[in-house]
Amino acid sequence: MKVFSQIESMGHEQIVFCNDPASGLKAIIAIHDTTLGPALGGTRLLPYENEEDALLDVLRLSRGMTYKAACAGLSLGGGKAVIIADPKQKTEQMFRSFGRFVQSLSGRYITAEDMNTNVTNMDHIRLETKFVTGVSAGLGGSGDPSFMTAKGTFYGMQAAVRHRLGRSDFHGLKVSIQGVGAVGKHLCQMLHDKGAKLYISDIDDKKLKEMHSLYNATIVSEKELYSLDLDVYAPCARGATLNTSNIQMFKTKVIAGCANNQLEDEEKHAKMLKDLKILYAPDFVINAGGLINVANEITGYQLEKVESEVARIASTLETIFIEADKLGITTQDASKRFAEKRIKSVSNLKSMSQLETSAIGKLKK
Ligand SMILES: NC(=O)C1=CN([C@@H]2O[C@H](COP(=O)(O)OP(=O)(O)OC[C@H]3O[C@@H](n4cnc5c(N)ncnc54)[C@H](O)[C@@H]3O)[C@@H](O)[C@H]2O)C=CC1
Ligand SMILES: O=C(O)CCC(=O)C(=O)O
Repeated sequence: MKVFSQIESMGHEQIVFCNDPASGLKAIIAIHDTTLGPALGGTRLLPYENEEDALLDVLRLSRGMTYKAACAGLSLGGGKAVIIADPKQKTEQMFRSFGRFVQSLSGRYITAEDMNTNVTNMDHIRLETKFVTGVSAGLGGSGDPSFMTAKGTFYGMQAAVRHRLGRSDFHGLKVSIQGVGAVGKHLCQMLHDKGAKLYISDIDDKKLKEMHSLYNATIVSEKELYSLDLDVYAPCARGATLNTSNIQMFKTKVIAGCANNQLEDEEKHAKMLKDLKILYAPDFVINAGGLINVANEITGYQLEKVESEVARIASTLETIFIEADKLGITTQDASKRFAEKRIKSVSNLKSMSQLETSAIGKLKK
């Protein structure tokens, strides 16, 4: 059976197909690895062209979450969910139905926001299950994690610029951003405040105009975005945008953005970037700010603690860049090794009772 061979080759523990004709819900929850703790990852809602695309997306995203939590030092595993729907047609009923499926997993999977899902949607899920984060402050949550994702991405970009360009400031640096949505817009502000010159692309003209008027960002086409002679490129939209057809076009020295699964083919495209001497900040390391934010919601949210954990993304990346240089491997490989080392060291403890020490124990109280 194709699904089993696919999940076996990627190392997943469990896939749940959710179908509820009454609400129109069609969703897939993927739990990749729970060695470090319950699987936490957001729910993405997209009108996928077909079920295979949705499955592949959730499999890749959930595996990324395992690495993300491990690199960020969190006691969490990797999971993610996708809802197959038109964003214009999402309803309370659909999210409440999804919440019931999440509840049926008894805390093995905890959800949050991702593309096209927001705090209101999480609040609807919360009506059916405790295993949801990124809910509104009124319900005891920390709200939208996008700002912290942008902050972590900014710190990570700073580390990459220091490592590759030998600079510790952004003044006059030319940075292009693909996608000025929930995360991208905050990143624009942070970079503009530090004196960077922005070049932006999006499929939403309204968002582009807003960034242009707020931060004097230059609007460019997708093709220009890849080929302009700039310092940094930040992919902040959908995945797989670094691929064979565009990598050769890049003149930037650094690629550092928040999008999940940026490399279409992890090994091949990481190697192409390395050969071109483009420093790539692996997505699951640099974009962990949102995960750190929602993970702290489970254990008792303290802004200061979140800020310091998010700031640590820069030093983690520095360690990874140095290790990659030392071993002559790609930064993608170096960060996977970093994550796998931690997962392996904890896997021997798996037989001990984790319930009281892990996040799931706290949520059950
Ligand atoms: N929101 C968060 O806290 C986190 C987000 N991410 C990832 O970051 C990426 C962006 O997330 P959000 O900002 O939350 O999503 P969003 O949906 O708010 O923003 C994405 C933006 O990209 C634009 N876009 C879509 N296709 C495009 C294309 N082909 N070219 C240019 N622009 C395009 C959209 O119009 C939108 O403005 C996603 O890959 C997401 O999985 C990762 C970690 C946390
Ligand atoms: O930021 C979030 O909403 C939770 C974490 C997540 O799903 C992600 O990092 O992709």
